[in-house]
Amino acid sequence: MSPEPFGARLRRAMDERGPLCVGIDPHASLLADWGLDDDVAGLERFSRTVVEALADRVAVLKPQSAFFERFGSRGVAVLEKSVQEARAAGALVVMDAKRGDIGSTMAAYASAFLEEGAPLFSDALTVSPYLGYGSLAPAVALARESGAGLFVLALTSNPEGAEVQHAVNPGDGASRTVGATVLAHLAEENAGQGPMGSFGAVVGATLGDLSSYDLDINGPLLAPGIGAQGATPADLPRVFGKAVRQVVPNVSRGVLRHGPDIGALRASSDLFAEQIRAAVEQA
Ligand SMILES: O=C(O)c1cc(=O)[nH]c(=O)n1[C@@H]1O[C@H](COP(=O)(O)O)[C@@H](O)[C@H]1O
Repeated sequence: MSPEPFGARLRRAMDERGPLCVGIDPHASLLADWGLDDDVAGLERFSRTVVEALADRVAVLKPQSAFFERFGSRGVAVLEKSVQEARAAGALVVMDAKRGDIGSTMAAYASAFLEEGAPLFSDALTVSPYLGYGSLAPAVALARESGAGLFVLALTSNPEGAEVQHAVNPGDGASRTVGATVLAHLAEENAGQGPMGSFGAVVGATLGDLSSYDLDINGPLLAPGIGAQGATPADLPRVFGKAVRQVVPNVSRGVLRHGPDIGALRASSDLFAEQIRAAVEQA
């Protein structure tokens, strides 16, 4: 039997648990704030604590690979364990590694994260289309086969993204921006998929009114930027309009700063979840 596609699994998790995604971002400064050493033991304790606090209540956990890679192979081993424990506890795991390369090398990145049985196998992976959307084809193909998903950087939350993503695509007869072209590709990938396709876009919650973009890609919209980067749950309807029901809002430092107390992490995550629910319902 073929595996249930990521989009269907994510839609169910969003409906059951609410759409919040919490990042596992073990910044050196957060390790210090939590009273942990900036070493592999501190990393492991941090990541374990987040998984224990939240994997049974949020739809998605999103480990940021760089913070684990910083410690070399032992850090990556902690990342492997965190992914497995989070999935076992019921969360979907989006690996935030933002991979992107030419097609043949992209295939190897895809098999590292999206091939069932790989040590870092995750429910979905963040990828960069800025070597050309078509360079992601091997990842799209493998995700379809393994029931995994992708989140493709379209309109990122950082101000520097605009010089690339707002540029008008010269090869596109529709004179769309590069970001809009990425969204159009994703809509094609997801065409006909129900209840929701598996190929999501990353669209920052910090970006203000996006009504000039067609966000209706029949897939999830991962929206980082809430909390530390200044966006709030109340901004979501204004930014995403009628696509707000497809949004998976991400909060990392905004929740993590409440650790290491498990109750405080849960309370913060629950509060964001409630504010998000209220904002989406109002839309
Ligand atoms: O792909 C991402 O997750 C991502 C894309 C983007 O446009 N902006 C963005 O902040 N992120 C990630 O989302 C997380 C945001 O963290 P906080 O700012 O602490 O909530 C970090 O792990 C970023 O790498």
